[in-house]
Amino acid sequence: MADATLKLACLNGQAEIFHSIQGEGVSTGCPSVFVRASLCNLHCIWCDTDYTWNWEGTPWQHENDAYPNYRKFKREEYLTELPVEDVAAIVAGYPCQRVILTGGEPLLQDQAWQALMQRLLAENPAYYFEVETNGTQLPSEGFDQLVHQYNVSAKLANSGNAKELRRRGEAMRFFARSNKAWFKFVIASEDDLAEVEELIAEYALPTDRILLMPEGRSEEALQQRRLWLADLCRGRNYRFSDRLHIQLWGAKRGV
Ligand SMILES: Nc1nc2[nH]cc(C(=O)O)c2c(=O)[nH]1
Ligand code: SF4
Ligand SMILES: [Mg+2]
Repeated sequence: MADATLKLACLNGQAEIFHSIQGEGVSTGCPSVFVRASLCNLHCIWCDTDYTWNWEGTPWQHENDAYPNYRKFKREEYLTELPVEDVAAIVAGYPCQRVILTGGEPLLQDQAWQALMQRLLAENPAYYFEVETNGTQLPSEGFDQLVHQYNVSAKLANSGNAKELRRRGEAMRFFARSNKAWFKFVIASEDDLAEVEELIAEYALPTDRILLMPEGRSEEALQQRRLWLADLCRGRNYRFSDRLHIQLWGAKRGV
């Protein structure tokens, strides 16, 4: 695995690796280093990292198509391939051992992440790895042994993906059984709750590890949804997740 490389999101020639505060899910507030993979097997219409997959020449639709200046992305500008040793050196340069593997869909690069995690753990066994995944990809055994936490954001109909793409039984059954998995659903309207409950029933998801998070790429959009969603969480006994990084820094990359 010595020559493993990671395909990462790229802006102005720099791989998207940054030190911030976890803004979503059960570890919200924890200082964390984020490593953002390029490539995704889904194409959510409200995706806030569309520069990891919405390439020129692809047919995918995005809510941003409504903006006259929105353009699909040039893959060669927005994807960079970096040796795992280089990624490890950048991550190890931050004084922080919580590392979030995100994307895009990080599990499309299972083997290379294993090499990265092994390298970091060899330097410091205190590393703690969280994975932000869309829940469609089955992790390998080797990957699973190295990971501490899965933040599984299974996509609902509101994402605009065909059901056969976004709902993969084998992967969901794996995460449902894993005691490292938390389930974070992106909620756009109250109607989405029926689908969440269908998923909980179908896969026997642990109800004490479910979070509902408002959909929104701006503070204004989040503000419109967080009050009714918080009420709904209280009523049905689910955890609420905000998007703290948007509240703090807005719709910016690298924070
Ligand atoms: N601060 C911060 N928290 C996050 N939690 C999940 C993120 C993601 O994009 O996967 C994210 C992100 O991009 N920034
Ligand atoms: S699964 Fe995540 S990265 Fe992929 S399109 Fe949806 S929101 Fe974006
Ligand atoms: Mg994000």
